[in-house]
Amino acid sequence: MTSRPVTGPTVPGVVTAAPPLSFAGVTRSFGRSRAVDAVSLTAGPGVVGLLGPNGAGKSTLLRIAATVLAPDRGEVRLLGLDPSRPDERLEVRRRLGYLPQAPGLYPGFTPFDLVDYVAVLKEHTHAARRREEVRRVLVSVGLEDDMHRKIRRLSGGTRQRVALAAALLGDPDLLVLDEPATGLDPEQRLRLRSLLSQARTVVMATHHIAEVSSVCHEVHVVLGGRVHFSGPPAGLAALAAGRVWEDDRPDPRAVHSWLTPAGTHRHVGEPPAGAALVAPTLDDGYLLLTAEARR
Ligand SMILES: Nc1ncnc2c1ncn2[C@@H]1O[C@H](COP(=O)(O)OP(=O)(O)OP(=O)(O)O)[C@@H](O)[C@H]1O
Repeated sequence: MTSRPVTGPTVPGVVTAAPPLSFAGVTRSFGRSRAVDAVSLTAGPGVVGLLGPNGAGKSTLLRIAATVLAPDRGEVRLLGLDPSRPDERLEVRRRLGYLPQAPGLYPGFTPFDLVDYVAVLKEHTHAARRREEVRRVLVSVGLEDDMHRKIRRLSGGTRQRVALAAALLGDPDLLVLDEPATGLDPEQRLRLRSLLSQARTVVMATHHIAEVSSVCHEVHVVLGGRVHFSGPPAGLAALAAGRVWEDDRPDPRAVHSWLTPAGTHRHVGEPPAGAALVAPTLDDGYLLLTAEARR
């Protein structure tokens, strides 16, 4: 796959590389509730994950990244463009693919008709090339046998793949995916990982830590509308280094304790003297971070 360079506003003689996504002090409230609070982050080429509990503000951030929602305050740059300007917003939308958390799919359409309709909206005007592209994205998500069945007859995971196919139209420069693995079976999850690895820049919210460790080069942990951690997945796991131990009973001193499938109790927090320390995982780092942020 070829990659197009993303460049920001140019100074004569100087080409400035702008990250495909950049948020600075982005804030968005709904009534009195602040869903996103002064968030600054960037996403370069590759896959960036957003992790966080329900209601943390991940979808709100992604809706801003998809130009569906405008921030109340702060600066957003997408593909080096300013989406608050109508002409630049249109250009961003041409080069962006978005999978919302609850995609609305017309049940009477077939996947082919639905994705073709989205392709028309995205200005794929050449009919034969458009149909070829619609077929390509549907095949890429494994819908070759279901593309002409009515959406109302499809399973939940299959519908999710229809919405994903629509987001992949035109091989976007920026893919914004809100929980793309929802409802996918293990085989389709593997397919998704491979699709993500081939994409240019992906920003995705997920509750699946396994997805983060397998495809993301960077992860942001969002809690209460703020970013509490930004870095590589290994860095999130490393937060729990020396703070994970196992033994044969629950430990009330731990921040979190749970029974593992092996029958031992795993704990994160400040270990007692003589505790049997074990290597931390991404789950341990995430659990420790969220628990400490809530204190
Ligand atoms: N349109 C809206 N109107 C009012 N409140 C909203 C709206 N959208 C989001 N919120 C609120 O903003 C906060 C953040 O919601 P958001 O959907 O961004 O969280 P999330 O991290 O994506 O959660 P989840 O993991 O459950 O999808 C929540 O308190 C939510 O109730």
